[in-house]
Amino acid sequence: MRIEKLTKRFGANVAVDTADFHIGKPAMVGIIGASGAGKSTLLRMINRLTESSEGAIRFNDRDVTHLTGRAKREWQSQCAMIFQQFNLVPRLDVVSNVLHGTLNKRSTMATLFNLYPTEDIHKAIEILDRLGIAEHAPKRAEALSGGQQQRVAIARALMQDPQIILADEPIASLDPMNAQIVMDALRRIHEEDGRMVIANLHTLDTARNYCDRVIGMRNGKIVFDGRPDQLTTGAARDIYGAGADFSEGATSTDINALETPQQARIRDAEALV
Ligand SMILES: Nc1ncnc2c1ncn2[C@@H]1O[C@H](COP(=O)(O)OP(=O)(O)OP(=O)(O)O)[C@@H](O)[C@H]1O
Repeated sequence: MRIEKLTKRFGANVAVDTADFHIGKPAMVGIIGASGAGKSTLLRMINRLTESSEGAIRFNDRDVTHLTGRAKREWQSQCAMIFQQFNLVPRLDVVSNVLHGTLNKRSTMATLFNLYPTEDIHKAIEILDRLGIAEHAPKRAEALSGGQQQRVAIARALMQDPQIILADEPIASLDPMNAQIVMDALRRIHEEDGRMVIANLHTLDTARNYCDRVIGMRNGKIVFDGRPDQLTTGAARDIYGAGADFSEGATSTDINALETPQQARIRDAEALV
């Protein structure tokens, strides 16, 4: 994938400013940065949910920046998106939610009457099984925990057999244990299927633990692009625009790494002593 000088303006605000990077082979890439840095806008431009103002998106040497109609829909199913809030139909059962991943390929009549080919139903259950949630297949989506719902959303994405999975803050609404289950699932999908995963992540430790490459954004610009081991505290401080008081704990999903107010007071007191 080649992203060339990709820019998005919302009026005078430049949400993404000449983003430029190349992903040579399927990798697991994390995008980090403070709130408002432009991470979601970048992913949404890649998926064509948001139109870019300038620049280009190329995949396998094909320019997908201005595709329309059917070609655009095909591109959107090649790079399936997963969202922080799962975007499932809450009152619908899990299997039907997963089958919604095939909507692009089905006729309006079939969709209206909820008619799915048996092989699609089997495929949906297989994918749910792979993600460890097949037993929940007949339940309503709203009856599942957040981590389970996010796995249903991943299953829905996999129904499209995408080459790329774009995950926009996939674990931001989850507790640390469920966050780990969902990130493990994304990593496995990358390793076992060879799919590219690009995930916007709020937390540094997740990017370090799961990604082969980390892109750091600040005020719409890419300010870091490297391996997780190059992501030092200093580099992180530049990305988050934080001062000397920058605490990695504040960008961590690890319960133990989160400092309680009492711990902070003890640390301050110790510093004084
Ligand atoms: N539809 C929109 N209309 C106007 N401005 C927008 C729109 N979407 C995003 N922005 C602005 O673009 C900038 C980047 O937002 P974006 O949501 O991409 O950042 P982010 O890094 O994903 O933040 P967060 O982590 O909070 O989701 C922000 O200043 C935001 O206010």
